[in-house]
Amino acid sequence: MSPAPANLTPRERLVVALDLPTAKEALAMADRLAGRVGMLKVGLELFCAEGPAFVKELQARVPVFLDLKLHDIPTTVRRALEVLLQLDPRLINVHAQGGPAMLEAAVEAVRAHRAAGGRTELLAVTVLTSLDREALAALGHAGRPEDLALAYAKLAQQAGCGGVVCSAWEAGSIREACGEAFHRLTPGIRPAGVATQDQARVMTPAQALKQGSTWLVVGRPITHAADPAAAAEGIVAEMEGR
Ligand SMILES: O=c1ccn([C@@H]2O[C@H](COP(=O)(O)O)[C@@H](O)[C@H]2O)c(=O)[nH]1
Repeated sequence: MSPAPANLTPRERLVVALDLPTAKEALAMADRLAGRVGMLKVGLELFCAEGPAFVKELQARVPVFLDLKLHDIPTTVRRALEVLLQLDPRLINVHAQGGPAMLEAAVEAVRAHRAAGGRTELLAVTVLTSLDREALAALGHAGRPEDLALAYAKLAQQAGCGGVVCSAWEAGSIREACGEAFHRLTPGIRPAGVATQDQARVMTPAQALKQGSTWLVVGRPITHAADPAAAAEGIVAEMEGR
């Protein structure tokens, strides 16, 4: 049984995005990171390439966040979740943009899974960390990404989700509005001086922790590093204030 998120150590809060093309490369990376990180994230690239069997194999080594960001009509999302929940990942997610009925359908599926002994928690994606104010304006959303993220977080909480995916810039206001127990999982983490790439709303590991992130997602700064284990250790050290 993993500890309650409020009691996690900095290392347990580190989630590494395994955005790699094959199971072979992903398992090799998992071996290099063994014991150094709290969770591994399987996203679209790896899941499309390797499917459910790979998730099962990975989960035998470390807890998995299945980051598929489901977004469809309520029935489709509920039925897809019922299939994916057979893998019993530690975390799974849907898009808050799917709206209240879709979120409620997702919650229903996860509640049934947990009632049957499953451990999965459901997160809702608020505003992708790759979007800035200008990109949101192009999508027809006037205003600040943080206000939209907070609105989606409140919707997700009302529907019964366990937390949200947001940028660390919004973690503090979401914690204040939704409470400590409502998780904030934050991608868009970049150690100082590291390229932001396609991320727009970024924060350093130390700042993100201070802002109230429950879990920090880091991908390329670790997986593309010459020494991924050392890069992960550097991030943990920064979170620990060493
Ligand atoms: O808003 C979001 C939601 C998910 N992600 C995912 O997190 C990782 C970030 O990888 P980096 O290499 O550290 O940029 C990636 O798998 C995304 O799909 C996100 O970035 N933002």
